[in-house]
Amino acid sequence: MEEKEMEEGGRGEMKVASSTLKKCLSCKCVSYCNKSCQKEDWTRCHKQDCKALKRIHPKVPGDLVQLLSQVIRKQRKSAPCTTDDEDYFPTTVDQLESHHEKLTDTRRNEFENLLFPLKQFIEPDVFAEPSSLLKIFGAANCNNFTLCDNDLNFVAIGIYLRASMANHSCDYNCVVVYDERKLQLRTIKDVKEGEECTIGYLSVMEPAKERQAELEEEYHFTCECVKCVEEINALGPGDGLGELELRGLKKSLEKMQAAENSQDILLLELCKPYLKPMDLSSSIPANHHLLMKVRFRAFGVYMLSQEFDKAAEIGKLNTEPYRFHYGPYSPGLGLYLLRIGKLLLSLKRIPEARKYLTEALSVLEVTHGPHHSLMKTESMQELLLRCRFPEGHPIWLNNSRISL
Ligand SMILES: C[S@@+](CC[C@H](N)C(=O)[O-])C[C@H]1O[C@@H](n2cnc3c(N)ncnc32)[C@H](O)[C@@H]1O
Repeated sequence: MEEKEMEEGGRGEMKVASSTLKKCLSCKCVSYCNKSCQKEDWTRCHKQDCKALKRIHPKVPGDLVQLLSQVIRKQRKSAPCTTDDEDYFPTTVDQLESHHEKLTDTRRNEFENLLFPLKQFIEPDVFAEPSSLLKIFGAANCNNFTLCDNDLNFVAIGIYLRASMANHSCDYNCVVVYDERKLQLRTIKDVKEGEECTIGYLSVMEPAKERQAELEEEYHFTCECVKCVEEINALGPGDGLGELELRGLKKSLEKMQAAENSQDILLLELCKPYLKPMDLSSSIPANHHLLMKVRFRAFGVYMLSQEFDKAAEIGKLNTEPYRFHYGPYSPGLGLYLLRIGKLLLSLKRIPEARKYLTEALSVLEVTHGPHHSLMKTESMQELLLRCRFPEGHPIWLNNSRISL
């Protein structure tokens, strides 16, 4: 597989949402992983955000208000572009697709509700007129990226001008991965010269009709990709869902969501009918996303109640629908295989652990690439070595001997 990548970093407008790390001593609102990260953010945007956060203290503006205010401030400062990329890549957010004239009533209400906090947060001379604000709001809605950490936990929302050019396909050939604040667009399939690079804007495990409805509502287009066409053609009379299976699943999910204590044994009782292998050829793909929600919940319950062997069994089952819907190379699959592999390793189920870790690493080498910080951590280097050599082979890492 030819591997190409596009990196974009340091230029995205971004609002870091939550962190347990060191707080800015002045506003006590924004946290940083280290001093250099804090210093960089100070010149990039926090110098002004900090003043505004102190001014409105104890209120803290939401993610979108902070993101929009950064965009608006930057918009005012941005100089005309002088590079050769000018014709191809947008250089400011107002050049992005915004669909602001087509916003749904819900989105328009959301915009109206943002105006007051936005006005409080932004300096009066910078506050844009409402018409251009609506355009920026529309652009932020259909061009934002959800930044995640190496475990796929939510970190922030951000706008990356170049990556915003990528269109959607449910049968995409590229994925987006983050290395701290840097965004990488990486190919996961062979892409021929001149072929369009596409990404997935949403979870492709959701049924085609639901995906299409969400894409219409949020991005204002009808998805006509092969995956949508094939799935919709495969649906029988009615909506194609197995009614009984679906009713049972939905009921269980509702009860599970209502249960406050996720360790509650009741949850496991509810999950039990769904913890057997899925026959992917005959079970109904349109129900897989519900099944997976139930099973992920069960995995979490077993982990919390320290029933690790049972958690590992469900984890192993869960990798199949991942592959079925996302194909052999997806960041989610790679990270999930890694998690299951590490769990098996801690249970000393060595041959299985090697199998899962080896597959995890081969997926992550494509989705994240060998230069990603995740692949360079000491624990990953150790796993790479362990998988590369036969069982029992002596291995040395940083002057200490390890073996599997
Ligand atoms: C993040 S932008 C992508 C770049 C955009 N095409 C442009 O040239 O600025 C998202 C917008 O692109 C369009 N788009 C993305 N994927 C599409 C697709 N598969 N079919 C039609 N339009 C699509 C929609 O208008 C959507 O709101």
